[in-house]
Amino acid sequence: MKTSPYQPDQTNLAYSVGVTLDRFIKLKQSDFPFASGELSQLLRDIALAAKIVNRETNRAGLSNIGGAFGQTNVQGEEQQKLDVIANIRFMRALSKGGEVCAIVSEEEDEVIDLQNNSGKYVVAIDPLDGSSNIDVNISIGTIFSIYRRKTPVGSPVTTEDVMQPGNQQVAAGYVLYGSSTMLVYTTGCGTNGFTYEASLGEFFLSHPSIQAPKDGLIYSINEGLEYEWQTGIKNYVRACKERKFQSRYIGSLVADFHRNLLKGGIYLYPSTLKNPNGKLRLLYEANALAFLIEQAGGKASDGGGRILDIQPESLHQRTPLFIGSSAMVEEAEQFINIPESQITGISH
Ligand SMILES: O=P(O)(O)OC[C@H]1O[C@](O)(COP(=O)(O)O)[C@@H](O)[C@@H]1O
Ligand SMILES: [Mg+2]
Ligand SMILES: [Mg+2]
Repeated sequence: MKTSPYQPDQTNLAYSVGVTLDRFIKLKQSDFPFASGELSQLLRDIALAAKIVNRETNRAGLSNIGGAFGQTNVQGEEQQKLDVIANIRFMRALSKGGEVCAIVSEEEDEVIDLQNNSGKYVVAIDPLDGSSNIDVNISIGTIFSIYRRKTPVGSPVTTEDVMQPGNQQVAAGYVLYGSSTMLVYTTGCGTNGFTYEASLGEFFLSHPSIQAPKDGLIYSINEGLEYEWQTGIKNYVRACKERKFQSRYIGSLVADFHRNLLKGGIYLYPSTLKNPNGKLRLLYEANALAFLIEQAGGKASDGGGRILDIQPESLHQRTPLFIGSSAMVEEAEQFINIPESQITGISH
């Protein structure tokens, strides 16, 4: 009897390209014997909010949702209207679902305590990443990290629940609103990518078990800040140029990360005079991408050590970030850690 060519791979149904996100979440839940379905539902809530934000980003140019909102956030950055809209959409989805007890958002000064003591999870979120690219139709994103609370369910949320190192994440991901819209996430069993089919309103598995190439030829850094870099960074970028690596920088972390995840490469945002601790935020940018890249075989460092082992001290703390193909991050770390006294060559 001839087997149907359309029969998905029974041995690994979850990984058959074309599986819907919903079905994938259901199938993967069986990987966690004690799973109660709350994390699965939380991932679905995030996917739903992503669909709504996707619709808003797609028509940003048509409606009056482009441009500045007229307020600054706790980082002192001017909020874009879409930053605020995305924040509201994700806040609603996360609070309605009932699984979340507290939220940390780039657009909120303080922790949002949902007074939902039955909520098991804490979410840290960058509702709209790449804000400087919103009005010019360049890819932007959303980044999220999920932790299980440390204090017992039913008790008030404490700092201990919110200030957890990245190695405590139970899930993390991003949405990329680009030429196509994708959701890429991990629950600690590999990194998988789903592409949104708007006409069907569904995310479909398109990139199962993503593996970041061990090495690459792409480096992503804002070279306009070169004069603010330490010598080790200058020397690393110089070495990339000498080897004719390609310089690619979109200015949206999610988009730069996604390209390098698939093609091989390194994204660098070092400390600068303006941002001595780097620009990117540990809790809702660096930790999520570090979990994803490690689950795909890559690396994420602050120049001195593993991003995921950093103990957070403040909600919006920043960190230098070197992330991507493992061999490239290791090499960048070597350049960064050569004591200035031993460095000869480049000086400006
Ligand atoms: O303009 P710069 O200094 O190169 O910074 C660009 C970086 O800042 C960010 O826009 C910061 O994120 P937000 O847009 O969420 O604030 C990253 O997406 C991007 O990689
Ligand atoms: Mg961001
Ligand atoms: Mg943002």
